[in-house]
Amino acid sequence: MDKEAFRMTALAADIDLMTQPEPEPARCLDITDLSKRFGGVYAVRGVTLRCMAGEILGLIGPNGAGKSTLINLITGTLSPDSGMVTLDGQPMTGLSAPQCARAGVGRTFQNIRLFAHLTIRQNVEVAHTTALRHRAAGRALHDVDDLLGRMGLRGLADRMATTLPYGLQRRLEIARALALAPGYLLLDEPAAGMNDVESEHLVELIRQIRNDFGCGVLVIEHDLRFIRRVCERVAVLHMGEILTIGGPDEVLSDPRVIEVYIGGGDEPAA
Ligand SMILES: Nc1ncnc2c1ncn2[C@@H]1O[C@H](COP(=O)(O)OP(=O)(O)OP(=O)(O)O)[C@@H](O)[C@H]1O
Repeated sequence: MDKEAFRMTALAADIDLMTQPEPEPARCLDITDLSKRFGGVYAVRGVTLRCMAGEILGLIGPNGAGKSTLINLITGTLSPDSGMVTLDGQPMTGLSAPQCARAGVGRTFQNIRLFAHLTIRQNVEVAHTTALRHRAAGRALHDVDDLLGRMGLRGLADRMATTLPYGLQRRLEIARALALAPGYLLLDEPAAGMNDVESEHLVELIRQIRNDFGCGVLVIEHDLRFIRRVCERVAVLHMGEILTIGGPDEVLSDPRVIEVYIGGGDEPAA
């Protein structure tokens, strides 16, 4: 890590915990019999999964298992061929990606998608302004400074977003997603590219987000040690279908799970 990146990471480690609105009542994300085919191949097939209110749920599976397709179906980036998604009983299926975000399904991206021509603060302000305009009655919003402080980014707020080291860009994406006061937050490979210290901070941060914002968190991640540390339950996707779901120790020592990882040539379970 270069000197500047180190300085920014050190600044970011000093996470600021400001007192802000009371957490919302936690909300439940239900995925029912969801399927999506590309040509003749099912990327996601008959997936039913209840992401319980306020839980930290991991979604794992070897390369090509269907994880990104599933998250894209949940967030309106892709339309399913069949099945449905609801947030607290409210249908999300058929909504566009911006509509899903405004309705309470927040996300970050596997390949970071920040507004490159905006500062760190402006990246969060864009989402915050949208949230103010479309806010559902009673949904409390955290202000921009609070969100930046929580992510350890307040001292860096006027820098251009893409000048941040990779790990902090991932945190900025989380701040932007939180600005929309999500009922459920989907994190797509949040620890990718992070060193051990950064990913340890991220474990704490995700727990803090769940506690303070009252949202459930669905974490897609290849780093199984990270999944074991942060998740309360883990679902395994294999060839587009749910192979198993349960506590992290139980799932990561399941011979079927080890087999699909070894069979796919990926790392075996941590
Ligand atoms: N736009 C697309 N067009 C055609 N096939 C696709 C498309 N997107 C995904 N697929 C296929 O769907 C399957 C699931 O892919 P997906 O990217 O969802 O898996 P993944 O679990 O996210 O993989 P990775 O861990 O490598 O990101 C794969 O066979 C993939 O090739």
